[in-house]
Amino acid sequence: MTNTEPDTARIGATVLGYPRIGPRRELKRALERYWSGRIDLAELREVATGLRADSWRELAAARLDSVPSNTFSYYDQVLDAAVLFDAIPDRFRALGLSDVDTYFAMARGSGTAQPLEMTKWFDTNYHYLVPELGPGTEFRLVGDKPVAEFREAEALGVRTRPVLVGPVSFLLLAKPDEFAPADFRTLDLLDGLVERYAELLAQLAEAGAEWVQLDEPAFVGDRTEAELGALRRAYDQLAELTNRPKLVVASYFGDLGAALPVLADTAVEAIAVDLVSAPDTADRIASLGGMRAKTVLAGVVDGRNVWRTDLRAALSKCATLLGSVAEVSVSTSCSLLHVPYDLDAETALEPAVANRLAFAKQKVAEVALLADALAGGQRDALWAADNAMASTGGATDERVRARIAALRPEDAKRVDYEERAIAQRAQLGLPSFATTTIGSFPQTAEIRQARADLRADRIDESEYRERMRAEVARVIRLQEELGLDVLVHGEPERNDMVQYFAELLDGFAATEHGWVQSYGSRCVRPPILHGDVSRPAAMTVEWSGYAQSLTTKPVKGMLTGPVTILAWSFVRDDQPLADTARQVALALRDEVSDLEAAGIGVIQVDEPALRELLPLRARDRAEYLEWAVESFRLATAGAAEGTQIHTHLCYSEFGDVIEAIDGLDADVTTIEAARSKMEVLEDLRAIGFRRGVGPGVYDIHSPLVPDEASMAELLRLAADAVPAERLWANPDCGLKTRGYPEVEPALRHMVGAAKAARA
Ligand SMILES: CN1c2c(nc(N)[nH]c2=O)NC[C@@H]1CNc1ccc(C(=O)N[C@@H](CCC(=O)N[C@@H](CCC(=O)N[C@@H](CCC(=O)O)C(=O)O)C(=O)O)C(=O)O)cc1
Ligand SMILES: N[C@@H](CCS)C(=O)O
Ligand SMILES: [Zn+2]
Repeated sequence: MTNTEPDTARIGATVLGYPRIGPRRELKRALERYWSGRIDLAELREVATGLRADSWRELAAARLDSVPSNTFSYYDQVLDAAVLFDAIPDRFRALGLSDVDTYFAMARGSGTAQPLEMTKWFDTNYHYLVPELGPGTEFRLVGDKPVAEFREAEALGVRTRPVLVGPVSFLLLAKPDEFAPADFRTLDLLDGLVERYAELLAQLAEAGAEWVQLDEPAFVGDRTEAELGALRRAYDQLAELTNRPKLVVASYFGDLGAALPVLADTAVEAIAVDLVSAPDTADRIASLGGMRAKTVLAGVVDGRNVWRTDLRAALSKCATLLGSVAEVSVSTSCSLLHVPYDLDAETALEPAVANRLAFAKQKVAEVALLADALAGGQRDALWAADNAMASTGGATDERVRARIAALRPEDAKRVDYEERAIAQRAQLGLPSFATTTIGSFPQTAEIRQARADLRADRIDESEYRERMRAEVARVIRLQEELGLDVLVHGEPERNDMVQYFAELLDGFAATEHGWVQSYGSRCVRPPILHGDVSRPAAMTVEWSGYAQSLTTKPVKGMLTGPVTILAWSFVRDDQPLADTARQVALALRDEVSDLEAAGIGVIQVDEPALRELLPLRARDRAEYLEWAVESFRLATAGAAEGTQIHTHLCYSEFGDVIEAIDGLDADVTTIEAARSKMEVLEDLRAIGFRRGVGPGVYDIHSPLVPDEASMAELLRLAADAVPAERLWANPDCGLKTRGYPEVEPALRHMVGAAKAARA
């Protein structure tokens, strides 16, 4: 990682990682074809090899002096590390599958072998697979993926820097397996794992690798002394090896805190720091003697948002490091996995918005430009690029600003729950263990095809709406036949629960090709929130109103909450998130009011990402939770007391935010619980939660159809923690990723289980 020789420090240019799903989601399509038996392994491998080659060539051509490798994955980089070191639970070995199919079985499940748990990658919308480890886990270096990919790049003439999850973060991201004793800690396995990393480093050195990057993002969160000690021990041991490449320890998504001096005192050659989320780290580095002989990968280009970099500010940040370290390598704040490939592929963005954006390819160019300028080279090009930015801020809408300025505390407050509960009982008359679903029904091939046909002008808007109405009618009939108590319209018209709203709100832009991997082959196209947000017209009333016209049972209106809309969008960074959240909340508040006017008496506002945005450090959490809760309440508190407000949470463990969930003041909270056997109820009981609760009894992430008895048992467990009249029976989450052959019997069993529980 070195090129020009300036006065004080050497200068380099790199990125911490690159997208891998393919500029046109080629890997997604190949994976899904392989899984369904439509292509064989050789064809899948060919797609993967092509994507890797394209990325390496592109990065080398962009004048990065260090190009990462092993950032490709067929599914997930944490799963890759588990398989590389043979941490394969017995239930997958017992399947007797080939290596690659064992890998996919761990990711997706096979037969009765449940897949590894999937959870959020820090505070992003990417999901990783959680390795399962126990005292009996014996790590062995059984794979050669990092070495093979290094050699593959060498053959193309690109010298790369293999990237792996570091040993300490790997263990901290893993969980004890089901057989582990209560006092087992995954970190107990550190020494054995470090020995295997040492073997791998020797192999990579042998293959010619000069640098290896080990990612330790777990250290941007609060860590105990023991965990910091483990970090010290691991890197002292690895640095001591004689036969190894130079080591970069990479951090991202926050500041290293107490881990920075620990790493500075080890003999690793380089540390990557995120100067976007933790700009003060540059000054801390200057004060640490241990950094003088090291390379710093200065993460000044935001790797997880889509705004162009303020190049002058980034250059000056890098310049502050020049006197204090041996080499400054200009870099991204994190892997570019979290942004789309290429802004140039977008043809429909307004120039005023497009001019402010940079996707992965453009960010690589920014890194190279900054490195040149830092080395005393082409500053003219840098200033020109900086001046070309059309504006630095989002468009303002004075009406939105005035409305926010006029808000009063009472706008976020409803009358007491007890009063509301009486009004709602009178209005809805629901039984205990009332049955409902979370909103979406299966997004069938026909639904997606209709949307694709509309985009391609094969059908017009009215034909599309007709097809969606027919689907709503079908879903209503099905729910009536199943005997559910509170119905939904099924969300067929939504491409995605955030994108759908973004496309209807002012202040957002949608991309055509801006896909980002969410997990495995699943992608999302996060909208771009670029200006003040407002609602030009009602967004959901037509669909919910139509559904309600077909039945005498209550139909639940369905909205996505402000925090989740922010979490799953690329959000303007020129004002505090709290201010943007308030704007989104007001748009939703108007939608709630329009739904009520259309006769909808139950309205769900989903906040599955409430936990995801929780800051990684405890010191920042109270402030976040305050605005997160306030924005939800602002969205919902305009509702009449007889209107039952539901919220839904999933994709996380909610223990850390249980009081905030209480603070949302929703009348009913449906929450993921089936896989954790209702653990969340204990948390709710501990804080004296007194409103309605629907702990999920049907794990929709599994293709298995739960039987009536198992769901009745979960409801019985729930009734130990919450009085039956406040309990609901519902699935863990929406049904959009499932098929009708599973959903119909599962819901039938769920309704049966609720009836049994009532009896
Ligand atoms: C609840 N989850 C969500 C998260 N983030 C979101 N923004 N949205 C979420 O729902 N984060 C946490 C979890 C993550 N879970 C998932 C689950 C499933 C998916 C998923 O299935 N993604 C789809 C894309 C969905 C979509 O946008 N569909 C559009 C476009 C469909 C499409 O690809 N069309 C083709 C042409 C038609 C065809 O051949 O099917 C095309 O454009 O080329 C739509 O329905 O209109 C996926 O395919 O990966 C994501 C996250
Ligand atoms: N209403 C949404 C929530 C998913 S978290 C759905 O049912 O898909
Ligand atoms: Zn959900």
